[in-house]
Amino acid sequence: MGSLSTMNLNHSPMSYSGILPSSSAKAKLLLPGCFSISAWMNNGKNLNCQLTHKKISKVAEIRVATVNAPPVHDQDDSTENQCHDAVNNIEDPIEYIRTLLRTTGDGRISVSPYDTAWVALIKDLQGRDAPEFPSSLEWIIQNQLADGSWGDAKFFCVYDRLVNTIACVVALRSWDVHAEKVERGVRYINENVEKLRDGNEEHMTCGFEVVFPALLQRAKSLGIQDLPYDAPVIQEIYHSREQKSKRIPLEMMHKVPTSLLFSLEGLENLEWDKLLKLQSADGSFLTSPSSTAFAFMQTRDPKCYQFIKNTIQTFNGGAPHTYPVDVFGRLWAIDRLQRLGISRFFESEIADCIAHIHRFWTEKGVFSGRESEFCDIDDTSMGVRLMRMHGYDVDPNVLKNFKKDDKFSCYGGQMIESPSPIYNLYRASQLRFPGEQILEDANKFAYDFLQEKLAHNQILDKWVISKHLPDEIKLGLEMPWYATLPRVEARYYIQYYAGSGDVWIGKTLYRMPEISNDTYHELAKTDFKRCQAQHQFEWIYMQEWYESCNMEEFGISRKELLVAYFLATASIFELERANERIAWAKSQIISTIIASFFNNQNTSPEDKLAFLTDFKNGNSTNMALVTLTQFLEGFDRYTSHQLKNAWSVWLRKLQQGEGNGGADAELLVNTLNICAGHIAFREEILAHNDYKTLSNLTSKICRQLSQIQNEKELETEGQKTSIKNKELEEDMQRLVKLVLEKSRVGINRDMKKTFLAVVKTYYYKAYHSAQAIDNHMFKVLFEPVA
Ligand SMILES: CC(C)=CCC/C(C)=C/CC/C(C)=C/CC/C(C)=C/COP(=O)(O)OP(=O)(O)O
Repeated sequence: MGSLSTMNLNHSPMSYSGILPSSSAKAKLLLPGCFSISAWMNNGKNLNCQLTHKKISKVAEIRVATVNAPPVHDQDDSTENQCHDAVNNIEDPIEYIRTLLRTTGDGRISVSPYDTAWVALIKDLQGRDAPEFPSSLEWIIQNQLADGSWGDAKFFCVYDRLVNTIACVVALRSWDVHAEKVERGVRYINENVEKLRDGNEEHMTCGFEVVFPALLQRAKSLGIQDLPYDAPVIQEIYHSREQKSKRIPLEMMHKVPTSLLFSLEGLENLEWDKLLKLQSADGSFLTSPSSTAFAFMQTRDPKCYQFIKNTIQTFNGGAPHTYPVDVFGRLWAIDRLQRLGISRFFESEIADCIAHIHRFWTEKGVFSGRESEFCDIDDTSMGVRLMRMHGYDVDPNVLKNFKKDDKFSCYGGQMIESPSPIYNLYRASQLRFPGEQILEDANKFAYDFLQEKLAHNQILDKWVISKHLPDEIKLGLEMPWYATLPRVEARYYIQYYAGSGDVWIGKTLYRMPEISNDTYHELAKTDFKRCQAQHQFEWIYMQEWYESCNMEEFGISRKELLVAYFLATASIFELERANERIAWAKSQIISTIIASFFNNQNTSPEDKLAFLTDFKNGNSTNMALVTLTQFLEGFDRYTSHQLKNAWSVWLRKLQQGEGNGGADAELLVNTLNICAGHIAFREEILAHNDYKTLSNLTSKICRQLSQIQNEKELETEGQKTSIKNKELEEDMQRLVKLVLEKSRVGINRDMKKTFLAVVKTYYYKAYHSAQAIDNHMFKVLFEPVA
């Protein structure tokens, strides 16, 4: 796909700047203070621009200078990943992100001073009194913060600072170097240890209660004076450590992979012959450099050594808290790019990332690093959802591994169940195919769990510090996947995504450039603004069309037009797809007008027959027919011919009393597939069995949804936000399965996706309150993106 930056405004008959004020200026102009529907419905009414459908298409071809700003790479933090420089000098954001994804390898992650310190403790293998990995010691020496601590420079978390600092102090003291750095580190610990009392328990770094006391013991045995060995707050940590050992007894941890493999350096009485059987294929203990460094000191195992050596070579002496992060990095990168509405620029990179996940998928699920026997619900749920979304055959029963009785858990023996993994489980549960009980159970559990967390304001997360995570979860619960339209999702997610502001929690705080990246955010904002400007421009055109066709006389309000245009745009938003978007909105309106003519008690059977005959013969006697004919004439001859056939089929159904609710959805799907060129010279596809199955199912679902919507509109409150209809639910599952499963010969994926896109708009209308829809319309079409 060409970069958006290939702009050629000079060749265009009109430019944004000539016709439209910037989207933000205009929104301000029309929406002083608060928004009002009538204000934006009249948006552009006084602008004297006679635009035609063709001109609109022309404008859509223009690649607007979306992305001129250089990407935002904030690389000067000492703990940032210092090894991946493939992307550092790339100016174009799309190119930057493509390269980032193509060169992900084992995943980008920041360095952990704590893990680096453990590596620095390893003694020279030849027996000299020196570190085996001097570059790790050097890394520590170079990366002390101004206040004497080690840790994340931009975000203060007491657990992170204390655990990093004690480890670095111990490492420096072990080699008797940089006494003044040791002294400043010790002072820092003393001055800050009491802050543990105010630390959020949820943000406690992994295994803190196990590894911090162990390091204090080491410090003591090295003769470091003046550490708060006996402070009451430290005694409390010893207490939590005991609790943990009760949850995962030593006997169990020696037998099966548990989360304690991540913190071996904090444990005593270990039986290494047993533990070595739980070592990962890459030589690590649960991808943890510190745990593996400790294991090496105890066992001299060559595979441990190789893992450590490879890791610090990659990070120039440093070690991250976990490595590799190839699964985690890829899955979350795809998720972010999709939700930000920019995944279309990276389709082939995303396909490669998904293929990578598929390659390492196991019947136990996956972990953040490949080939781990220990798996977690977070990575596994994200994998189930994204692989399914991309047509892979994935069995959701893998989630049974995380279920005990009625409860799901991120992994066995966990202390606190945190919202974000369960939210990912919830998201996966919504892509359910018929009969998948596990996803029904997951959906119920996750929904209740998250509601409960929100209700009690317990939304701090154990794995990530992300300002808008509660908003994200709240929105996710309010807006099920069936009722989520792509542009609505992107508009909210752009608001919630924090870019590099998200801080991840592991054994120490860490950063993930493939997931939390300001360039993603900048590209998403610029792209959204450009699309929005184009949409506003098209909205002006739609209103011109409304007036020139005297829509008001047909009983169509401007608001109805806006809703139709919004539903189209929220589903098909790309600049270059203006044709499909406008065809969607227009055909919705025209079919409503014609249906109301056919359903009018005053319309006789003869009138209906005459309408059909006139349509067939190209006589435009009826005004509605004139509008339809004009619409069809707006396309090239071949497309127009195909569209005419599709409309004939629908008109016949209408004449037979079957044209409402469901059949108009079928007409819409056919119209879109024809306009997108999916049917070009392959008209037999419309008669293909699979296409017919999808069409019939779509009609049935949309008929039911239209009924639900009508009932909702009749309610005085009109606030209903749930759809409880078992048959409809099952039909939706069947449709999702037919659409998402890999295509058989004949029907391509894009064509199938049109069915789902249309059905989702019917679901959306039936599900959301009028007020919510107004709100979304404003956000998608008119609210400036900050
Ligand atoms: C949510 C999980 C486990 C994976 C998703 C991807 C992430 C965020 C990974 C980063 C953290 C990581 C590699 C954790 C693995 C080891 C682990 C499960 C540690 C458990 O930490 P504890 O502090 O022992 O937690 P509990 O005491 O609550 O069990």
